[in-house]
Amino acid sequence: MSETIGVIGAGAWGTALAQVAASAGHEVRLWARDPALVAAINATAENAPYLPGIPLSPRIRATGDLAHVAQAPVNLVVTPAQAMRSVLATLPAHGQALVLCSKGIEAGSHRLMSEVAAEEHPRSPIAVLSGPTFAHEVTRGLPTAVTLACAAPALRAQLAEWLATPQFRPYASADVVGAEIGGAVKNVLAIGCGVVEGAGLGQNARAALIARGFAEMTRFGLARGADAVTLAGLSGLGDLVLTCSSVASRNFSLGLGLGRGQSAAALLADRRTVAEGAFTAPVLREAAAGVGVDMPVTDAVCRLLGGEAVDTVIGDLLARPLRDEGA
Ligand SMILES: NC(=O)C1=CN([C@@H]2O[C@H](COP(=O)(O)OP(=O)(O)OC[C@H]3O[C@@H](n4cnc5c(N)ncnc54)[C@H](O)[C@@H]3O)[C@@H](O)[C@H]2O)C=CC1
Ligand SMILES: O=C(CO)COP(=O)(O)O
Repeated sequence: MSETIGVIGAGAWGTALAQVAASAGHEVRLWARDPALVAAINATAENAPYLPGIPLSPRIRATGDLAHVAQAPVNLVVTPAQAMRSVLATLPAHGQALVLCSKGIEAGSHRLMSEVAAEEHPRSPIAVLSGPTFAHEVTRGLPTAVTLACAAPALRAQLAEWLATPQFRPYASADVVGAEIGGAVKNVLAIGCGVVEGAGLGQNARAALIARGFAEMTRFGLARGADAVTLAGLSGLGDLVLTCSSVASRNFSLGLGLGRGQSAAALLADRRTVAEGAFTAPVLREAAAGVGVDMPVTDAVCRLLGGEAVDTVIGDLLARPLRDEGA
């Protein structure tokens, strides 16, 4: 059945999801905060700054008017995580379903995106869409599977059906918190894997970092109420493996630069698109300390982002007291 779907945030991922929704037969209202980008998308059917060379569906109309997008029964929210609250605060509320697609944890409050959304839109049902999904592959129609998490069984089935296409396969889940934590934590770990690559530390080290990183993702997730099955699924382990394996990842490529000796400030100043892990890392370190969870890889990534030398940080990681693998 054809619906109107609102997409809030016209970066790479918001635009890719708009294309998925259009391919599934829906009319899409795509909100961008930059009026020049709105005009360019509508004039050229392309989002050249974020997804160059991808012809967008005629079912997608860009708009700068959040009220227009809010009228849709479903709004996909795809801003950078740290902008989520301010954008939701200005989004007119009428109980529309909010599908959160950003990966991060709010600085200061340590709130997950679903907690931010519940505070700003208490009448809206909340869902989370997350998983191993490079935007440029999704827009090329390559096969992709995601976790679509929502506490309400009827709504999660409905959303999965609305967003499914022959190439885009949502798996429904009741575990909103688990789906969010996987996506937020894997971005931090991907920076670490990029450092390993950039510093030439080898494939053994990368595999060890993925496995030990997954162990700390699981510890933190369980402490925040996630289900271990979700963490081992598409939005956790699946996305961790993708993001830790490819220079197409902005987080991995940030780490690559750090591993080669460049500074975080220079690397971040140089890019237009968001590397969420750089923002999430210090927030995650604080949040983990708050629930008494040990996250040595996250701590190492924070130190590297803060400018400490790779040799020192990796040396300290390896010199920690030996421990049981399951501890
Ligand atoms: N690019 C990808 O392949 C994927 C990205 N994500 C997540 O989706 C979220 C968005 O990422 P992308 O679209 O890739 O980022 P992007 O860097 O391509 O675009 C970000 C967009 O947000 C806008 N923006 C920045 N600050 C804003 C603010 N304060 N208020 C409103 N809009 C603002 C920018 O103008 C831009 O249009 C992130 O949390 C990311 O982790 C999730 C899955 C895949
Ligand atoms: O979340 C993503 C893939 O699932 C995109 O990863 P990057 O933000 O590291 O590019």
